[in-house]
Amino acid sequence: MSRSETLFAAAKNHIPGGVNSPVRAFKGVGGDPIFFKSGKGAYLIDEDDRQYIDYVGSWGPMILGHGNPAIIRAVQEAAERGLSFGAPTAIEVEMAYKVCDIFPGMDMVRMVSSGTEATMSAIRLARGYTGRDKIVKFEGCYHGHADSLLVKAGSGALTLGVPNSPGVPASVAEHTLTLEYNNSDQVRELFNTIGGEIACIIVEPVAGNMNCIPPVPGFLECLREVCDQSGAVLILDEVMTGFRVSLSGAQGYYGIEPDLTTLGKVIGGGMPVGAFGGKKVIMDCIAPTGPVYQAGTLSGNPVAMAAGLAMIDGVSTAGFYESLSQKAASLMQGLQGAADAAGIPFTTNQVGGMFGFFFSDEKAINRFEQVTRCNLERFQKFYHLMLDNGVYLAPSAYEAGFVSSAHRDTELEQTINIAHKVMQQL
Ligand SMILES: Cc1ncc(COP(=O)(O)O)c(C=O)c1O
Ligand SMILES: N[C@H](C=O)CCC(=O)O
Repeated sequence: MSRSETLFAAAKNHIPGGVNSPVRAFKGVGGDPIFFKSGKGAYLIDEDDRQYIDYVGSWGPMILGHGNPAIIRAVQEAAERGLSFGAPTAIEVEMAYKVCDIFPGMDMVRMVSSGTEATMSAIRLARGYTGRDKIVKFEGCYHGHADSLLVKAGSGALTLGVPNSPGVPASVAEHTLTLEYNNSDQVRELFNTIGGEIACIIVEPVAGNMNCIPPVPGFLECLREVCDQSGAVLILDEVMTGFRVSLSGAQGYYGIEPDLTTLGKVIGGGMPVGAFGGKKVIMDCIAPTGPVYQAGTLSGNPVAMAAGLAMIDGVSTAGFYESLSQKAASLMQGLQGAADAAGIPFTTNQVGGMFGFFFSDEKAINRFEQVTRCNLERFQKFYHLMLDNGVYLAPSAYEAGFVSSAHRDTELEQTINIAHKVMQQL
Protein backbone atom coordinates (compact mmCIF):
# COMPACT_ATOMS: atom_id res chain seq x y z
CA MET A 1 0.00 0.00 0.00
CA SER A 2 1.16 3.56 -0.67
CA ARG A 3 1.53 5.89 2.29
CA SER A 4 -1.51 7.89 1.10
CA GLU A 5 -3.59 4.69 1.10
CA THR A 6 -2.32 3.72 4.55
CA LEU A 7 -3.05 7.19 5.93
CA PHE A 8 -6.52 7.23 4.36
CA ALA A 9 -7.35 3.84 5.89
CA ALA A 10 -6.19 5.10 9.31
CA ALA A 11 -7.99 8.42 8.92
CA LYS A 12 -11.31 6.69 8.30
CA ASN A 13 -11.15 5.14 11.78
CA HIS A 14 -11.36 8.46 13.56
CA ILE A 15 -12.27 11.15 11.01
CA PRO A 16 -15.68 10.89 9.27
CA GLY A 17 -14.96 9.70 5.73
CA GLY A 18 -11.25 10.15 6.48
CA VAL A 19 -11.35 13.87 5.67
CA ASN A 20 -12.02 17.14 7.45
CA SER A 21 -13.93 18.63 4.53
CA PRO A 22 -16.03 16.38 2.24
CA VAL A 23 -14.89 17.57 -1.19
CA ARG A 24 -11.37 16.33 -0.41
CA ALA A 25 -12.57 12.72 -0.27
CA PHE A 26 -12.40 12.15 -4.08
CA LYS A 27 -16.08 11.09 -4.17
CA GLY A 28 -16.46 13.28 -7.26
CA VAL A 29 -13.78 11.39 -9.19
CA GLY A 30 -13.59 7.99 -7.51
CA GLY A 31 -10.52 6.45 -5.90
CA ASP A 32 -8.72 7.57 -2.77
CA PRO A 33 -7.51 11.07 -1.92
CA ILE A 34 -3.81 11.93 -2.01
CA PHE A 35 -2.23 12.95 1.30
CA PHE A 36 0.25 15.81 0.97
CA LYS A 37 3.21 16.63 3.15
CA SER A 38 4.61 19.81 1.60
CA GLY A 39 4.24 22.43 -1.09
CA LYS A 40 6.65 24.78 -2.82
CA GLY A 41 5.74 27.31 -5.49
CA ALA A 42 3.41 25.69 -8.02
CA TYR A 43 4.09 22.19 -6.68
CA LEU A 44 2.70 19.83 -4.05
CA ILE A 45 4.61 16.81 -2.75
CA ASP A 46 2.60 13.84 -1.55
CA GLU A 47 3.38 11.43 1.28
CA ASP A 48 4.89 9.02 -1.27
CA ASP A 49 7.28 11.72 -2.53
CA ARG A 50 5.43 12.23 -5.82
CA GLN A 51 5.36 15.77 -7.15
CA TYR A 52 2.29 17.44 -8.71
CA ILE A 53 1.64 20.75 -10.45
CA ASP A 54 -1.12 22.13 -8.25
CA TYR A 55 -4.22 23.88 -9.64
CA VAL A 56 -6.23 23.72 -6.40
CA GLY A 57 -4.08 26.10 -4.37
CA SER A 58 -5.81 25.08 -1.12
CA TRP A 59 -9.09 25.99 -2.89
CA GLY A 60 -7.89 29.51 -3.68
CA PRO A 61 -5.74 31.01 -0.92
CA MET A 62 -2.31 30.10 -2.31
CA ILE A 63 -2.33 32.77 -5.00
CA LEU A 64 1.41 33.40 -4.55
CA GLY A 65 2.15 29.67 -4.64
CA HIS A 66 3.10 27.44 -1.74
CA GLY A 67 5.67 28.41 0.88
CA ASN A 68 5.97 32.05 -0.15
CA PRO A 69 8.97 33.32 1.88
CA ALA A 70 7.42 36.71 2.78
CA ILE A 71 4.31 35.07 4.21
CA ILE A 72 6.25 32.43 6.11
CA ARG A 73 8.47 35.15 7.60
CA ALA A 74 5.46 37.28 8.60
CA VAL A 75 3.84 34.28 10.31
CA GLN A 76 7.04 33.32 12.14
CA GLU A 77 7.57 36.86 13.41
CA ALA A 78 3.95 37.25 14.52
CA ALA A 79 4.03 33.87 16.29
CA GLU A 80 7.11 34.96 18.24
CA ARG A 81 5.14 37.94 19.57
CA GLY A 82 2.17 35.83 20.65
CA LEU A 83 -0.32 33.40 19.15
CA SER A 84 -3.53 34.97 20.40
CA PHE A 85 -4.58 37.57 22.96
CA GLY A 86 -8.38 37.64 22.74
CA ALA A 87 -8.04 41.41 22.95
CA PRO A 88 -7.56 44.18 20.36
CA THR A 89 -4.24 44.41 18.49
CA ALA A 90 -2.70 47.01 16.19
CA ILE A 91 -2.45 44.55 13.31
CA GLU A 92 -6.27 44.24 13.15
CA VAL A 93 -6.51 47.99 12.66
CA GLU A 94 -3.90 47.79 9.93
CA MET A 95 -5.87 45.03 8.22
CA ALA A 96 -9.17 46.96 8.48
CA TYR A 97 -7.63 50.09 6.91
CA LYS A 98 -6.03 48.03 4.16
CA VAL A 99 -9.24 46.16 3.25
CA CYS A 100 -11.45 49.27 3.36
CA ASP A 101 -8.94 51.02 1.16
CA ILE A 102 -8.95 48.24 -1.43
CA PHE A 103 -12.76 47.82 -1.55
CA PRO A 104 -14.14 51.32 -2.24
CA GLY A 105 -17.71 50.70 -0.96
CA MET A 106 -16.50 49.18 2.30
CA ASP A 107 -16.59 51.60 5.24
CA MET A 108 -16.14 49.00 7.96
CA VAL A 109 -15.03 45.39 8.19
CA ARG A 110 -15.19 42.66 10.83
CA MET A 111 -12.69 39.80 10.76
CA VAL A 112 -13.78 36.20 11.37
CA SER A 113 -12.12 32.80 11.00
CA SER A 114 -13.73 31.28 7.88
CA GLY A 115 -15.77 32.08 4.81
CA THR A 116 -18.74 30.30 6.37
CA GLU A 117 -18.64 32.59 9.38
CA ALA A 118 -18.42 35.61 7.08
CA THR A 119 -21.50 34.70 5.01
CA MET A 120 -23.52 33.47 8.00
CA SER A 121 -22.82 36.73 9.83
CA ALA A 122 -23.57 38.86 6.77
CA ILE A 123 -26.95 37.15 6.35
CA ARG A 124 -27.83 37.72 10.00
CA LEU A 125 -26.76 41.33 9.70
CA ALA A 126 -28.87 41.85 6.56
CA ARG A 127 -31.87 40.35 8.34
CA GLY A 128 -31.29 42.45 11.44
CA TYR A 129 -30.84 45.62 9.41
CA THR A 130 -33.92 45.16 7.22
CA GLY A 131 -36.16 43.41 9.75
CA ARG A 132 -37.00 40.87 7.00
CA ASP A 133 -36.47 37.09 6.99
CA LYS A 134 -36.37 35.96 3.37
CA ILE A 135 -33.06 35.66 1.56
CA VAL A 136 -32.30 34.97 -2.11
CA LYS A 137 -29.48 32.75 -3.34
CA PHE A 138 -28.75 31.01 -6.63
CA GLU A 139 -28.78 27.29 -7.39
CA GLY A 140 -25.25 25.86 -7.50
CA CYS A 141 -23.71 28.76 -5.57
CA TYR A 142 -22.02 27.76 -2.33
CA HIS A 143 -21.63 30.18 0.53
CA GLY A 144 -20.32 27.89 3.26
CA HIS A 145 -22.31 25.54 5.44
CA ALA A 146 -24.58 27.76 7.55
CA ASP A 147 -28.10 26.28 7.74
CA SER A 148 -29.90 28.88 5.66
CA LEU A 149 -27.31 28.60 2.88
CA LEU A 150 -27.32 24.81 2.45
CA VAL A 151 -30.25 25.01 0.07
CA LYS A 152 -29.57 23.98 -3.54
CA ALA A 153 -25.91 24.52 -2.66
CA GLY A 154 -22.86 23.88 -4.86
CA SER A 155 -19.36 22.60 -4.09
CA GLY A 156 -19.08 19.43 -1.99
CA ALA A 157 -22.82 19.47 -1.26
CA LEU A 158 -23.51 19.22 -4.99
CA THR A 159 -20.68 16.76 -5.61
CA LEU A 160 -22.06 14.43 -2.93
CA GLY A 161 -25.64 14.84 -4.17
CA VAL A 162 -26.92 16.59 -1.03
CA PRO A 163 -27.53 20.19 -2.17
CA ASN A 164 -30.27 20.40 0.49
CA SER A 165 -28.64 19.02 3.60
CA PRO A 166 -30.56 16.93 6.12
CA GLY A 167 -30.35 18.64 9.51
CA VAL A 168 -31.51 21.98 8.18
CA PRO A 169 -35.01 22.53 9.63
CA ALA A 170 -37.71 23.13 6.99
CA SER A 171 -38.68 26.20 8.99
CA VAL A 172 -35.20 27.64 8.29
CA ALA A 173 -34.89 26.51 4.65
CA GLU A 174 -38.29 27.95 3.75
CA HIS A 175 -36.87 31.47 4.10
CA THR A 176 -34.19 30.76 1.47
CA LEU A 177 -35.52 31.43 -2.02
CA THR A 178 -33.39 29.93 -4.77
CA LEU A 179 -33.24 31.25 -8.32
CA GLU A 180 -31.29 30.32 -11.45
CA TYR A 181 -27.84 31.92 -11.71
CA ASN A 182 -27.60 34.41 -14.59
CA ASN A 183 -31.40 34.55 -15.02
CA SER A 184 -32.34 38.23 -14.53
CA ASP A 185 -35.96 37.64 -15.59
CA GLN A 186 -36.49 35.30 -12.63
CA VAL A 187 -34.93 37.86 -10.28
CA ARG A 188 -37.16 40.68 -11.52
CA GLU A 189 -40.26 38.50 -11.38
CA LEU A 190 -39.61 37.54 -7.75
CA PHE A 191 -38.82 41.10 -6.67
CA ASN A 192 -41.91 42.44 -8.47
CA THR A 193 -43.99 40.07 -6.36
CA ILE A 194 -42.39 40.04 -2.91
CA GLY A 195 -39.40 42.39 -3.10
CA GLY A 196 -40.48 44.16 0.10
CA GLU A 197 -40.14 40.91 2.11
CA ILE A 198 -36.57 40.12 1.03
CA ALA A 199 -33.69 40.89 3.39
CA CYS A 200 -30.86 40.24 0.95
CA ILE A 201 -29.50 38.67 -2.17
CA ILE A 202 -26.30 36.71 -1.67
CA VAL A 203 -24.39 35.79 -4.81
CA GLU A 204 -21.02 34.56 -5.98
CA PRO A 205 -20.20 37.34 -8.47
CA VAL A 206 -18.27 34.74 -10.46
CA ALA A 207 -19.65 31.33 -9.49
CA GLY A 208 -16.84 28.96 -8.57
CA ASN A 209 -18.68 26.20 -6.78
CA MET A 210 -20.53 24.74 -9.78
CA ASN A 211 -17.35 24.72 -11.84
CA CYS A 212 -16.57 28.28 -13.01
CA ILE A 213 -19.45 30.39 -14.35
CA PRO A 214 -18.93 34.11 -14.98
CA PRO A 215 -21.92 36.44 -14.70
CA VAL A 216 -23.57 37.25 -18.04
CA PRO A 217 -23.61 40.98 -18.88
CA GLY A 218 -26.42 42.70 -16.99
CA PHE A 219 -26.92 40.02 -14.31
CA LEU A 220 -25.02 41.68 -11.46
CA GLU A 221 -26.42 45.07 -12.53
CA CYS A 222 -29.93 43.61 -12.27
CA LEU A 223 -29.22 42.40 -8.71
CA ARG A 224 -28.01 45.90 -7.77
CA GLU A 225 -31.10 47.46 -9.30
CA VAL A 226 -33.71 45.24 -7.58
CA CYS A 227 -31.94 45.66 -4.23
CA ASP A 228 -31.96 49.45 -4.65
CA GLN A 229 -35.67 49.39 -5.50
CA SER A 230 -36.74 47.02 -2.71
CA GLY A 231 -34.40 48.02 0.10
CA ALA A 232 -32.86 44.52 0.16
CA VAL A 233 -29.15 44.25 0.95
CA LEU A 234 -26.87 43.11 -1.89
CA ILE A 235 -24.18 40.76 -0.55
CA LEU A 236 -21.39 39.88 -2.95
CA ASP A 237 -19.80 36.72 -1.62
CA GLU A 238 -16.20 37.31 -2.63
CA VAL A 239 -14.73 34.57 -0.46
CA MET A 240 -13.37 33.02 -3.66
CA THR A 241 -13.19 36.01 -6.03
CA GLY A 242 -11.81 38.60 -3.58
CA PHE A 243 -8.12 39.32 -4.33
CA ARG A 244 -8.47 36.60 -6.99
CA VAL A 245 -10.09 38.01 -10.14
CA SER A 246 -8.67 41.46 -9.35
CA LEU A 247 -7.26 43.09 -6.23
CA SER A 248 -10.73 44.39 -5.38
CA GLY A 249 -12.36 41.17 -6.46
CA ALA A 250 -15.28 40.81 -8.84
CA GLN A 251 -16.79 44.10 -7.66
CA GLY A 252 -13.71 45.90 -8.96
CA TYR A 253 -13.58 43.75 -12.08
CA TYR A 254 -17.24 44.29 -13.05
CA GLY A 255 -17.78 47.69 -11.42
CA ILE A 256 -20.64 46.69 -9.10
CA GLU A 257 -20.78 48.13 -5.59
CA PRO A 258 -22.46 45.82 -3.08
CA ASP A 259 -23.90 46.80 0.31
CA LEU A 260 -21.95 44.02 2.02
CA THR A 261 -18.97 41.94 0.90
CA THR A 262 -17.78 38.65 2.32
CA LEU A 263 -14.14 37.63 2.05
CA GLY A 264 -12.05 34.55 2.86
CA LYS A 265 -9.29 32.40 1.35
CA VAL A 266 -6.65 34.83 -0.07
CA ILE A 267 -7.21 37.38 2.71
CA GLY A 268 -5.82 34.84 5.20
CA GLY A 269 -2.69 33.96 3.21
CA GLY A 270 -3.39 30.27 3.94
CA MET A 271 -4.45 30.79 7.56
CA PRO A 272 -8.11 30.38 8.67
CA VAL A 273 -9.54 33.85 8.00
CA GLY A 274 -12.77 35.39 6.74
CA ALA A 275 -14.23 38.88 6.82
CA PHE A 276 -17.45 40.72 6.15
CA GLY A 277 -17.81 44.41 5.64
CA GLY A 278 -19.68 47.16 3.87
CA LYS A 279 -21.64 50.32 4.37
CA LYS A 280 -21.36 51.98 7.77
CA VAL A 281 -25.11 52.31 8.20
CA ILE A 282 -25.43 48.50 7.99
CA MET A 283 -22.22 47.57 9.82
CA ASP A 284 -23.26 49.83 12.72
CA CYS A 285 -26.01 47.29 13.49
CA ILE A 286 -23.36 44.74 14.59
CA ALA A 287 -22.59 44.32 18.31
CA PRO A 288 -21.23 46.13 20.26
CA THR A 289 -22.37 49.21 18.27
CA GLY A 290 -25.73 47.67 17.45
CA PRO A 291 -27.89 44.75 18.56
CA VAL A 292 -27.07 42.08 15.92
CA TYR A 293 -24.81 39.67 17.78
CA GLN A 294 -21.63 38.29 16.24
CA ALA A 295 -18.39 37.25 17.96
CA GLY A 296 -15.31 35.01 17.79
CA THR A 297 -12.63 33.94 20.27
CA LEU A 298 -9.93 33.87 17.58
CA SER A 299 -11.35 36.58 15.30
CA GLY A 300 -8.62 38.94 14.08
CA ASN A 301 -5.97 36.50 15.29
CA PRO A 302 -2.57 38.25 15.04
CA VAL A 303 -0.75 35.41 13.26
CA ALA A 304 -3.55 35.09 10.71
CA MET A 305 -3.62 38.88 10.20
CA ALA A 306 0.14 38.88 9.60
CA ALA A 307 -0.21 36.16 6.95
CA GLY A 308 -3.11 38.00 5.31
CA LEU A 309 -1.32 41.34 5.22
CA ALA A 310 1.80 39.77 3.72
CA MET A 311 -0.40 38.11 1.10
CA ILE A 312 -2.16 41.37 0.26
CA ASP A 313 1.24 43.06 -0.11
CA GLY A 314 2.30 40.29 -2.45
CA VAL A 315 -0.71 40.67 -4.76
CA SER A 316 -0.63 44.48 -4.71
CA THR A 317 2.36 44.72 -7.05
CA ALA A 318 1.94 46.39 -10.45
CA GLY A 319 0.80 44.01 -13.19
CA PHE A 320 0.10 41.13 -10.81
CA TYR A 321 -3.46 40.47 -12.01
CA GLU A 322 -2.69 40.99 -15.70
CA SER A 323 0.01 38.36 -15.43
CA LEU A 324 -2.16 35.97 -13.37
CA SER A 325 -5.03 36.29 -15.82
CA GLN A 326 -2.67 35.66 -18.74
CA LYS A 327 -1.48 32.44 -17.10
CA ALA A 328 -5.02 31.15 -16.61
CA ALA A 329 -6.00 32.18 -20.14
CA SER A 330 -3.05 30.42 -21.76
CA LEU A 331 -3.72 27.31 -19.69
CA MET A 332 -7.33 27.28 -20.91
CA GLN A 333 -6.26 27.89 -24.52
CA GLY A 334 -3.81 25.02 -24.19
CA LEU A 335 -6.41 22.61 -22.79
CA GLN A 336 -8.87 23.65 -25.48
CA GLY A 337 -6.21 23.00 -28.12
CA ALA A 338 -5.51 19.56 -26.65
CA ALA A 339 -9.22 18.67 -26.67
CA ASP A 340 -9.70 19.98 -30.21
CA ALA A 341 -6.74 17.97 -31.46
CA ALA A 342 -8.27 14.83 -29.99
CA GLY A 343 -11.78 15.65 -31.27
CA ILE A 344 -13.19 15.85 -27.71
CA PRO A 345 -16.10 18.30 -27.20
CA PHE A 346 -14.77 20.78 -24.65
CA THR A 347 -15.40 24.33 -23.43
CA THR A 348 -13.63 26.58 -20.95
CA ASN A 349 -14.37 29.62 -18.78
CA GLN A 350 -11.85 31.93 -17.13
CA VAL A 351 -11.91 35.15 -15.14
CA GLY A 352 -8.63 36.50 -13.75
CA GLY A 353 -6.83 33.72 -11.90
CA MET A 354 -9.77 31.30 -11.78
CA PHE A 355 -10.86 28.89 -14.48
CA GLY A 356 -13.23 26.06 -15.35
CA PHE A 357 -13.37 23.44 -18.10
CA PHE A 358 -16.31 21.37 -19.28
CA PHE A 359 -16.61 18.19 -21.27
CA SER A 360 -19.52 19.51 -23.25
CA ASP A 361 -20.40 20.30 -26.86
CA GLU A 362 -22.12 23.55 -25.81
CA LYS A 363 -20.05 26.53 -26.88
CA ALA A 364 -20.88 28.83 -23.92
CA ILE A 365 -21.59 27.51 -20.44
CA ASN A 366 -23.29 30.07 -18.20
CA ARG A 367 -26.11 28.17 -16.46
CA PHE A 368 -26.09 25.62 -13.67
CA GLU A 369 -28.22 23.21 -15.65
CA GLN A 370 -25.66 23.14 -18.50
CA VAL A 371 -22.97 22.13 -15.99
CA THR A 372 -25.07 19.18 -14.84
CA ARG A 373 -25.32 17.99 -18.47
CA CYS A 374 -21.54 17.72 -18.94
CA ASN A 375 -19.88 14.35 -19.50
CA LEU A 376 -18.96 13.38 -15.94
CA GLU A 377 -17.48 10.01 -16.89
CA ARG A 378 -15.07 11.68 -19.29
CA PHE A 379 -14.12 14.26 -16.64
CA GLN A 380 -13.34 11.48 -14.17
CA LYS A 381 -11.16 9.62 -16.64
CA PHE A 382 -9.36 12.85 -17.59
CA TYR A 383 -8.90 13.66 -13.91
CA HIS A 384 -7.16 10.41 -13.06
CA LEU A 385 -4.96 10.39 -16.14
CA MET A 386 -3.82 13.96 -15.38
CA LEU A 387 -3.21 12.96 -11.76
CA ASP A 388 -1.18 9.91 -12.82
CA ASN A 389 0.95 12.28 -14.91
CA GLY A 390 1.56 14.67 -12.01
CA VAL A 391 -1.18 17.31 -12.38
CA TYR A 392 -3.39 17.95 -9.34
CA LEU A 393 -6.79 19.39 -10.32
CA ALA A 394 -9.85 19.91 -8.11
CA PRO A 395 -11.32 16.44 -7.55
CA SER A 396 -14.83 17.39 -8.66
CA ALA A 397 -16.46 18.62 -11.87
CA TYR A 398 -18.24 21.26 -9.77
CA GLU A 399 -15.24 23.23 -8.61
CA ALA A 400 -13.27 26.07 -10.19
CA GLY A 401 -9.51 25.77 -10.65
CA PHE A 402 -6.84 28.32 -9.71
CA VAL A 403 -3.45 29.41 -10.94
CA SER A 404 -0.87 31.20 -8.83
CA SER A 405 1.90 33.65 -9.62
CA ALA A 406 4.30 30.74 -9.02
CA HIS A 407 3.01 28.92 -12.13
CA ARG A 408 5.64 29.71 -14.75
CA ASP A 409 5.51 28.99 -18.47
CA THR A 410 7.35 25.74 -17.69
CA GLU A 411 4.53 24.39 -15.51
CA LEU A 412 1.78 25.64 -17.83
CA GLU A 413 3.46 24.13 -20.90
CA GLN A 414 4.09 20.85 -19.11
CA THR A 415 0.41 20.69 -18.10
CA ILE A 416 -0.72 21.37 -21.66
CA ASN A 417 1.65 18.73 -23.06
CA ILE A 418 0.28 16.20 -20.59
CA ALA A 419 -3.28 17.19 -21.52
CA HIS A 420 -2.48 16.57 -25.22
CA LYS A 421 -1.37 13.04 -24.36
CA VAL A 422 -4.31 12.42 -22.00
CA MET A 423 -7.04 13.75 -24.30
CA GLN A 424 -5.96 11.16 -26.91
CA GLN A 425 -6.67 8.45 -24.34
CA LEU A 426 -10.26 9.52 -23.52
C1 LIG B 1 -17.92 31.60 -2.44
C2 LIG B 1 -17.66 30.92 -1.14
N1 LIG B 1 -18.30 31.38 -0.03
C3 LIG B 1 -18.08 30.80 1.16
C4 LIG B 1 -17.25 29.73 1.31
C5 LIG B 1 -17.04 29.13 2.66
O1 LIG B 1 -15.74 29.35 3.10
P1 LIG B 1 -15.04 28.39 4.17
O2 LIG B 1 -14.82 27.07 3.50
O3 LIG B 1 -13.79 29.11 4.52
O4 LIG B 1 -15.97 28.28 5.32
C6 LIG B 1 -16.58 29.22 0.18
C7 LIG B 1 -15.66 28.06 0.24
O5 LIG B 1 -15.73 27.16 0.92
C8 LIG B 1 -16.80 29.83 -1.07
O6 LIG B 1 -16.19 29.39 -2.16
N1 LIG C 1 -15.52 24.81 -3.01
C1 LIG C 1 -15.08 24.85 -1.65
C2 LIG C 1 -14.55 26.21 -1.40
O1 LIG C 1 -14.52 27.06 -2.23
C3 LIG C 1 -14.07 23.82 -1.41
C4 LIG C 1 -13.46 23.85 -0.04
C5 LIG C 1 -14.11 22.88 0.89
O2 LIG C 1 -15.32 22.92 1.08
O3 LIG C 1 -13.38 22.09 1.48
